[in-house]
Amino acid sequence: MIQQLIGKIQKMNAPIVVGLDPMLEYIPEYIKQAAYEEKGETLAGAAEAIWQFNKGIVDATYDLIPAVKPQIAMYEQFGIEGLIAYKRTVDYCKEKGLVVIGDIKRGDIGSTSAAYAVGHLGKVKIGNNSYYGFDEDFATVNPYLGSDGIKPFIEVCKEEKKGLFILVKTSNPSSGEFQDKLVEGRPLYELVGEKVAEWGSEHMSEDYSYIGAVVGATYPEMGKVLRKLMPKSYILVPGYGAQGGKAEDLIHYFNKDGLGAIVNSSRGIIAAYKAKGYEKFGESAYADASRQAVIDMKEDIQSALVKSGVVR
Ligand SMILES: O=C(O)c1cc(=O)[nH]c(=O)n1[C@@H]1O[C@H](COP(=O)(O)O)[C@@H](O)[C@H]1O
Repeated sequence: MIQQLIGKIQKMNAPIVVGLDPMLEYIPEYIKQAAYEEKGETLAGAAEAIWQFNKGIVDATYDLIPAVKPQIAMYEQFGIEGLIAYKRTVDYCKEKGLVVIGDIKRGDIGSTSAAYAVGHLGKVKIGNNSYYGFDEDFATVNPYLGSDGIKPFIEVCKEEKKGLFILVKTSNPSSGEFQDKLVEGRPLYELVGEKVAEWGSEHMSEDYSYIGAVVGATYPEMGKVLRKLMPKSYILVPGYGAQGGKAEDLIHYFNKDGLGAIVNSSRGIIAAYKAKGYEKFGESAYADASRQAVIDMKEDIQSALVKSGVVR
């Protein structure tokens, strides 16, 4: 799957991911009203609204982007109905040819991680049959529990030809509380990055590993160090746009081959119609505003990469 992701990034010349984090406050009133009329102001009504909203964005952007990243919490808050909307979104994006990164941030003791891995990336066995559960292409994973919490995910990825993005240095303001703590004189995120590089080197697919990392756009100096520590790992970079990450910060996350990083924007794309500069679209053309925001993001990153000499 990492090869498919890289192939799509190259073909579309777009190292970007659209984050499908559909909070109700971003959904146009007319979509919510129609969903509530059909299913009431209920969990099912909310789930219908987020599905319709997502479909609009995917239809308007799928020809420009290699991948999407649905964030499962935004669906889980609506219980089972929300999870059904998550699964509908995953399936629809795959039908449209998009690579789906399930932002599930799981990780537990080995046996529990194995169940998460089976449910999201692999197949569960029931008698003589086996079934895919959510069937995303990649998943985000939390490494706090150590190797035995990660290995079951790697095993399933190996079998299914899927991939992981392991949290190394997150984009949020408090990420340093634990991640930057010095351990034997070195920040913890560097030690985690080295471990990701080690797991990655054991699980290669041509030039890159299918074991990647998450490093936030909001810490570019750390990103620079981590890029060097994990040369074969793809880096998923959240934090561009709504969290303040700038295109010029992102150049550090790429390798000299112009590859190695894929940048996420969620609110900056899906709620573009509410943002400054996109007023002309209005609520009814929210999906066109998202399309324009994808084009703008792509140009912004491309021009920073060209300026810095990473790509020509
Ligand atoms: O794993 C992630 O995707 C992630 C890691 C991280 O360090 N920071 C981070 O913001 N994210 C996710 O990336 C998305 C960022 O959303 P926006 O800030 O709206 O672009 C959310 O889905 C976050 O959960």
